[in-house]
Amino acid sequence: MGSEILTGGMLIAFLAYGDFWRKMRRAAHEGFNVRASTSYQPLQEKESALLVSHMLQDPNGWDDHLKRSAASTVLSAVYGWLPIDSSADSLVGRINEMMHRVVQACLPGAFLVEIFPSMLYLPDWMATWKRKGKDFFRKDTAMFEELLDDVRNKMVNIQNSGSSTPCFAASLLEGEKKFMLNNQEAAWLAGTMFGAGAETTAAALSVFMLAMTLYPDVMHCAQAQLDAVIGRGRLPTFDDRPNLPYIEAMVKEILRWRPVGPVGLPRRSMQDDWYKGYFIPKGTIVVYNTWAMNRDPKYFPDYDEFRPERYLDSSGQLAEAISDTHSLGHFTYGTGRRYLRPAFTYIHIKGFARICMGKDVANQALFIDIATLLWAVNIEKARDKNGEHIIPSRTDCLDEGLVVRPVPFRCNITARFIEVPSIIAAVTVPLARIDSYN
Ligand code: HEM
Repeated sequence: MGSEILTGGMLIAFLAYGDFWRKMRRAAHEGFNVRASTSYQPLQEKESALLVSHMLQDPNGWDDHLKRSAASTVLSAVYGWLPIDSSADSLVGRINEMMHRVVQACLPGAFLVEIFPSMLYLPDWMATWKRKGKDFFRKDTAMFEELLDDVRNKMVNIQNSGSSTPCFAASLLEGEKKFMLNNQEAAWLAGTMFGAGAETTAAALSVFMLAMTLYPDVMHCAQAQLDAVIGRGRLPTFDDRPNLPYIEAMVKEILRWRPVGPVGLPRRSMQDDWYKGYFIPKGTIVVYNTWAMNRDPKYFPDYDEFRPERYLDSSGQLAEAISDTHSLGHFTYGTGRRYLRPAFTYIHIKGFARICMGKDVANQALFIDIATLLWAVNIEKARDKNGEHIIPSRTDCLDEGLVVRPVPFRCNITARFIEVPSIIAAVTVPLARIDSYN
């Protein structure tokens, strides 16, 4: 239902290995590989300042600000949009709804067709679920195609005016021949990048807020490094990244400590296999346990503590990551094929696992948002009416389908020094209200 009907075989994460997946992956890689991701850094810097500005104006709405900021950054990277002014933007809502619909459809027991695949061939008039699913696919396709057309029209105007807005959708259109994707495929790929990137990044940032509230010493360590490297006269930038290993370690620890996807995407084995005496017949659905792998005591002693230092060497620099983690030091972006090769007897089970295509742009967003927030504000436990600290739960979480995030909690957010508001105001342009997509 999720892969073939609701998304018409167009959602890259659901595609089986094969030529079509490779075509999609190649096009996505071109726009989001580690080098291409650097072109989104200027907009990520601007968005991080805007995030601080919103946090200072309305500290109680911090969770909404995180959602707006993450959605806005991914929309700009994918479609070249100007910042959106609310996480309730109608387009964001519609794409998120689409993702939730698909995730719900994939839950075991949601649709009988998963148990009886031959139901897929029932004629539409006999299967309401199929008709409705196809209708959603038509509407979502129209939405994504309209977004792509919008970029196409802008590109024509840009050719006339001589200015340019780099974005993933524009690179897809420019590379139409090279990528060999038709209009519908390109439209779905761009739309999926937004769907896969916005809520995941916002959820990881809410884990950061929880960690700062529970671990003030970590926050002070990060702020000491920010003060030493940047001082108090300007905001952090990506040029500071090599000199801020503690912030880099925090990004890793946030993703390891509370993975926003505690289990990975279910995958199907491509051939019979054996693993540690267990027989895995071809076609078995296998789900990798990110939560457990990120808490393997062999690699992560005191795994339940939030301790960025575990990623640093004795001189405070980033230590070499444990092997088989794509230099990440955790499995929250997926395992990739490499990790599972040594674990399985035969590599033909490689159809099993993949890795996130947006990990570099997501790591960049987390880095700059965390650096800018901690440079500018303190995040502390709120107090109740008796002046006692309110301690948020370490474990309560909300399962939102695509992501699992901490339950909403109160915290105090205050500027660290008097000049913060004026420095932020100098770099944040007033929000350009864009027309919402209807
Ligand atoms: C903190 C943020 C993020 C997390 C934790 C995350 C996590 C993941 C995970 C676990 C997968 C599944 C890997 C597998 O198949 O086993 C995945 C796939 C994917 N992610 Fe992300 N992601 C994040 C941000 C992003 C962003 C910002 C984008 C794009 C702009 C993105 C695009 C994708 C795509 C396209 C796939 C499908 C890859 C494929 O099937 O080949 N993700 N991500």
